[in-house]
Amino acid sequence: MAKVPVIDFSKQDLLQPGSPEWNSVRVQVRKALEDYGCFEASIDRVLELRRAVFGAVEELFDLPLQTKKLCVSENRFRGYKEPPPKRLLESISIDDAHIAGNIEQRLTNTLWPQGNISFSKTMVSFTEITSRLEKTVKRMILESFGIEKHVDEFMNSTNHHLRIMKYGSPKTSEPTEGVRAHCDMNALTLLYQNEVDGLQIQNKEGEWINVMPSANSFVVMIGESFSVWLNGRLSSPCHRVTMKGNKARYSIGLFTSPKGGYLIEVPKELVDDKNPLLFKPYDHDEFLKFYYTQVAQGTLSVGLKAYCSA
Ligand SMILES: O=C(O)CCC(=O)C(=O)O
Ligand SMILES: [Fe+2]
Repeated sequence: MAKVPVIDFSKQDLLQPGSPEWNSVRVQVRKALEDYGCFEASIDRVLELRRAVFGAVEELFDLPLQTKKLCVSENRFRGYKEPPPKRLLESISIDDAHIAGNIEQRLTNTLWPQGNISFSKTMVSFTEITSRLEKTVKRMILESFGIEKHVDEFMNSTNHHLRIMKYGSPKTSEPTEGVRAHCDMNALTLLYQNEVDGLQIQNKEGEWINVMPSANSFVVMIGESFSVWLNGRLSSPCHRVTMKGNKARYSIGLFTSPKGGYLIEVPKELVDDKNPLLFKPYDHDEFLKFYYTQVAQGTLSVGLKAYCSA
């Protein structure tokens, strides 16, 4: 049975760019992304937070619906999303979760006007570990293509969208759709889940592989906008969530995407005679507007790669 590769980032604090340990992890990251577009990143330090994190997440979803609905955002894709009829997924999300104060201002203060210090502290610590992993992985990917000089620009033009998700238990042993098959359109996705599995990714042979991350592991997936920026060098994996049984699944995703107003342009180092330019420069927010207009009109046919195909 195929299994998504596991890469040990536990020595993350000691991993210094240029060290032999760093280079060895970098080789594993590149290989896993070439083979699967995704991997499991284990970080022991997250274990210290695990109980508190899922305690906080359960506490959040156990709030009355009216309270959760207070979490709104100017961006219609953020804030609280109720599960649509007959569907399992409800979620709550904010932008720029890595910026100090945003978790407290945008989540805690809305949901618990009287305050909830332990919720803020737990989620801030969790987001710190996650965004650190995100930076490490992105730097490794860029280095592996010899384009590390673009690291700062790439990191500075990134939004960190934190989404906390609950899949209600389907109360049946029949596989039930949690999220339908899709590729993430953002740059990089990092997921951390409770003990209820359900994520599946499709490998190059078209087989669905169950992703069953250990308690100390994040699932890291490359998104389509990163693949476009890399001139198609790595591909985003198709994935879905299928649920069965009597337990709720909780997962927390850090989705990094290019900020609006920033032009995604394939670095010229990745274009040569053997690798012609595949994608034109594009603005990710403009693409999303176009994409969701198609969704609203029921005419979805053009995804990111077709949209910016050169
Ligand atoms: O809950 C998960 O593990 C995956 C969710 C997902 O694929 C998404 O939100 O894009
Ligand atoms: Fe996804």
